[in-house]
Amino acid sequence: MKDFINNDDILRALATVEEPDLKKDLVSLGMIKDIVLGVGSVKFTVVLTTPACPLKDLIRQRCVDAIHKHVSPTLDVQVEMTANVTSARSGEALLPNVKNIVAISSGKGGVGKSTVTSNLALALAQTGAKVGLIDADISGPSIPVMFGAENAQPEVMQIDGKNYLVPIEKYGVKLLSIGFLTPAEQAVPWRGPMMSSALRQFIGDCYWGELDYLLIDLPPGTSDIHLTLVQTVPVTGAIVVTTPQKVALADAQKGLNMFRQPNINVPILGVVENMAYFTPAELPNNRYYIFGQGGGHAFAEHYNIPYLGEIPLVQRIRESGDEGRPVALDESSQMSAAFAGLAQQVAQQVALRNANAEKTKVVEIKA
Ligand SMILES: Nc1ncnc2c1ncn2[C@@H]1O[C@H](COP(=O)(O)OP(=O)(O)OP(=O)(O)O)[C@@H](O)[C@H]1O
Repeated sequence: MKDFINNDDILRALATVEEPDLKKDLVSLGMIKDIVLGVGSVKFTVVLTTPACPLKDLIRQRCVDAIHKHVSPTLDVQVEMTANVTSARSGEALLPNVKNIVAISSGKGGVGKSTVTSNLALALAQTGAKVGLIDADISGPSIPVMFGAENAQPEVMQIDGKNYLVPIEKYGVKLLSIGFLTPAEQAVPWRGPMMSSALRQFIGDCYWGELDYLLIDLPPGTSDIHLTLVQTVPVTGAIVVTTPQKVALADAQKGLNMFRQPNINVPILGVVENMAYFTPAELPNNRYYIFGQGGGHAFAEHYNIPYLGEIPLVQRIRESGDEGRPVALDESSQMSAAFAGLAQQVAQQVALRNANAEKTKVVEIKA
């Protein structure tokens, strides 16, 4: 052991610790900050790529072990963990302060896409991330009800003489939905171009401020809205929500193929299996695979995409959506844990995608 320890000794030790996902060492990834040496102690900060990092505790322990091994076994090591969500965007005119735009899609209607999106948004926000959610299901918006914000009315704000809509903020998530702008009882017949123009306004004429993740709840299937989204902003990645049964998976495949078309080319962050099994409230350990078992895993494997997690079919999930207080807000339930796990997986895939894949470009489709 050296008599005198300096910052370089600490950095050399930490350079032996690999970020398990990114497969590079913490020092060359620029993740180590603010080293403070004291008498018999060292303090430093590890800046993670997301506050939802599932490997937080593992990384912390490896840092402590590395310093004990390479610097001194008796040094008191204090590791502070913070996060700075990464982005593959820069210098774009639209949504310049939004780090990641994540599209949530489903092949079939009614598979629980909006339920998953709402709970995912809340679970990400609970980790400390700044989260926004656009309800792009213009002809069937369900986000206002799920967030208990049916009567909310976005305000208008002027910046440099231009009017911007200000998203509603509920449970720590910024929200925008056509449901805030048209009365629920008013049936609006939307034509494709009107829906596309509404989505463009939600993106371009709204004041979103700084966000780590902006989730876009797309309509089911493939539509004009999907094309408008990818033609308006570069999408970080897409998530596909499906149920395990064959018909849902067949439709999910179509959605996947749309994002994978060479001229669209949006990275797929993974698949979420909703209603993976039924669990009755009185028998919480029982699982009934009423829509079949293993479909989501097989789908992920076949298309070589990450399996982000499974959400059970539970009455409480439906009730909490109808009550306007999604289940992710419940304290320590099996369901809120499922969504917290999903948020970790999504954040991890976004970080991996930003580290490894090229920037997504705005799609130009020639008529
Ligand atoms: N895991 C679940 N457990 C219980 N109920 C669920 C679950 N997921 C979704 N639901 C319920 O199923 C119904 C449909 O869900 P949701 O509206 O989220 O689906 P969707 O795929 O967004 O629908 P759409 O195709 O209309 O956009 C809702 O009543 C919702 O509460």
